Amino acid sequence: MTASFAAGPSDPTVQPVPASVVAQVDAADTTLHNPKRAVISLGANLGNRLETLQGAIDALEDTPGVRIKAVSGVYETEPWGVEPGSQPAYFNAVVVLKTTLPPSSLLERAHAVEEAFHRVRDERWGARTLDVDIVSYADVIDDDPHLTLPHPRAHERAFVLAPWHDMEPEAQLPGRGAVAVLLDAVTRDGVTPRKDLELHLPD
Ligand SMILES: Nc1ncnc2c1ncn2[C@@H]1O[C@H](COP(=O)(O)OP(=O)(O)OP(=O)(O)O)[C@@H](O)[C@H]1O
Ligand SMILES: Nc1nc2c(c(=O)[nH]1)N=C(CO)CN2
Repeated sequence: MTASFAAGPSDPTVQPVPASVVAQVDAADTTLHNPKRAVISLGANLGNRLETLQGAIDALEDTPGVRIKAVSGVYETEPWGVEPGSQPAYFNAVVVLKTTLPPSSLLERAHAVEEAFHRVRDERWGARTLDVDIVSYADVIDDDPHLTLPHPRAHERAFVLAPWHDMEPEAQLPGRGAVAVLLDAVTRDGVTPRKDLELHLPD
């Protein structure tokens, strides 16, 4: 017995796929075959800061659709945006990854990783076990407050620019220019490389 599963082009039971759905599927397919590059900033100033940063890198790598490509050195940094001496020093690092996730899903994953490390959200710029920010995603520029790209304060933060520059001296922050020039402007004050410490790419 031969069964036919293929609907002919004029089969009246087959509904046409709306153009908007075709566009969405095409866009997802393009991303899947063309992973995007994103730069992520990691910070911690409570608990075991180094272990937490490494744990965050490993958790990001464990995300389907995410591959970590490069990890910066570790920097000990003065808390930015708060009264001097009011918080412990941070450890900061930057990672470059390739991802097939759209920006909104990458942000969701960043928040899940923060929560896994017991990040508490109370006051703005409060001390935290872990902060995971999306510094940039491909060349996207978007002022949506839920996910602003590039990160709205990355260009004025030496704790982001110094690790990124030392890992990728030619790096560019979309819409803002060369990271080297931005770093010259903010200076490396309060940002100390911890050459005795190391983060590594996940195994
Ligand atoms: N590029 C981005 N990366 C991460 N979060 C972002 C970004 N753009 C906007 N947000 C939004 O900012 C909100 C607050 O983020 P978060 O609690 O990490 O702020 P913060 O670390 O205290 O301060 P800052 O935003 O200055 O780094 C997030 O819930 C998120 O929706
Ligand atoms: N040094 C330093 N200061 C900060 C940091 C950080 O990661 N490092 N994160 C903040 C909120 O994102 C606020 N201030």
